[in-house]
Amino acid sequence: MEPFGSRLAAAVSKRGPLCVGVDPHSALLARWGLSDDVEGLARFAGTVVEAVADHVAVVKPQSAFFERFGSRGIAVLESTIRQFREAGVLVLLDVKRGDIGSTMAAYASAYLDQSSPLASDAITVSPFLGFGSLRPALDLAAEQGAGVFVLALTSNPEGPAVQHAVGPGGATVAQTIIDEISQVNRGATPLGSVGAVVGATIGETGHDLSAINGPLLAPGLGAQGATPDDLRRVFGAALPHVLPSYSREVLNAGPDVAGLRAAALRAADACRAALG
Ligand SMILES: O=c1ccn([C@@H]2O[C@H](COP(=O)(O)O)[C@@H](O)[C@H]2O)c(=O)[nH]1
Repeated sequence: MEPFGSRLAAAVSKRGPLCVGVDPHSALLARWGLSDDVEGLARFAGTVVEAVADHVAVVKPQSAFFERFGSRGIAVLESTIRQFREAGVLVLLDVKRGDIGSTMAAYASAYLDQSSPLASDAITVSPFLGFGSLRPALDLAAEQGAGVFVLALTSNPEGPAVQHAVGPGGATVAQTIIDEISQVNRGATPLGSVGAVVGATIGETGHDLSAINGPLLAPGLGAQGATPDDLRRVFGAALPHVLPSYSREVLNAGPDVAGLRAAALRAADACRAALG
C-alpha cells in the first residue's frame, strides 16, 4: 500500500480538507430518535456512512462511543470501518493509545496491521509515556502504509498544564513531540505519514509547526467553540498541512442523510476557504 501521507494528500486534493468525526454520543442517538443501545449505534453509524463516505477525505470514528457497548459495539466499529474503507474514504480511528513499547506493539497490531479486524488507515496515539515508546506503532505504520497522529497540543483546556511544561532542554513537552515528528517525516514527499493533533481552540501558543512535514489534525471546531477563522491564527505558515475535524457540529444535522451530507459539505467549503 502507498504511504498514508501520499494517500491523505491525494484524498484531500480530490475531496477537500475535511475530517468528519463519528461520535455516537448518547445525546445524539436520542436527538436522532435512536435507542441508546447497539441497534441505535449501528443505525447511527450506517447513516453517517451513507451520508459522507463518498464526499469527504477522512472520517474519524471515536472508539470510546463504540467501546461503551462492549463486544457488540466493537463489532459495529469493525463493520463501520470496513464500510467506510470500501467506499474509499480514509479512516482515522480515534483511540489515543499509548503504553510501554512491548504493549504498544500489540495496540499497533490491533489497529495498523492491515489484516486485523479493526485495521484502519491511521490512529491517534498518546506520547506521554515518551515519544520513543511509540516506536512499534511508527514502525508498523510505515511497513503497512498506515498513519499515526500523535497528541501534541490538544483542544481541551486541561492540556496546557502538561503540554506547555518546559523540559530539561528548555523546550516545551509539546515542542519536543512536534520536533520528534518532524524528524520522522523528514524527506517524505508529498507528506509524511506521522501527524500531530493540534486543537483549533488553542490560540497562538508560540509553538513552531513549520518543519513538521506531516498532517495536523485540528479538532475543536464547532461544538468546542473554534471556527475556521481561528485556523490561520493557530497554524500560521503550517496552514497547508491542516486537516480540520468536526464531529458534533456536523452530526447534529442528522438523521436526515441529505441534511447530514449538506452540513459536511458546508463545513468542507468553510475550511477550504479558511485554508486558502
Ligand atoms: O485534542 C483533541 C483530540 C481529540 N479530540 C476528539 O475529537 C472529537 C471532537 O468532537 P467535537 O464534537 O467536534 O467536539 C472527539 O472525538 C474528541 O475525543 C478532541 O476533541 N480534542
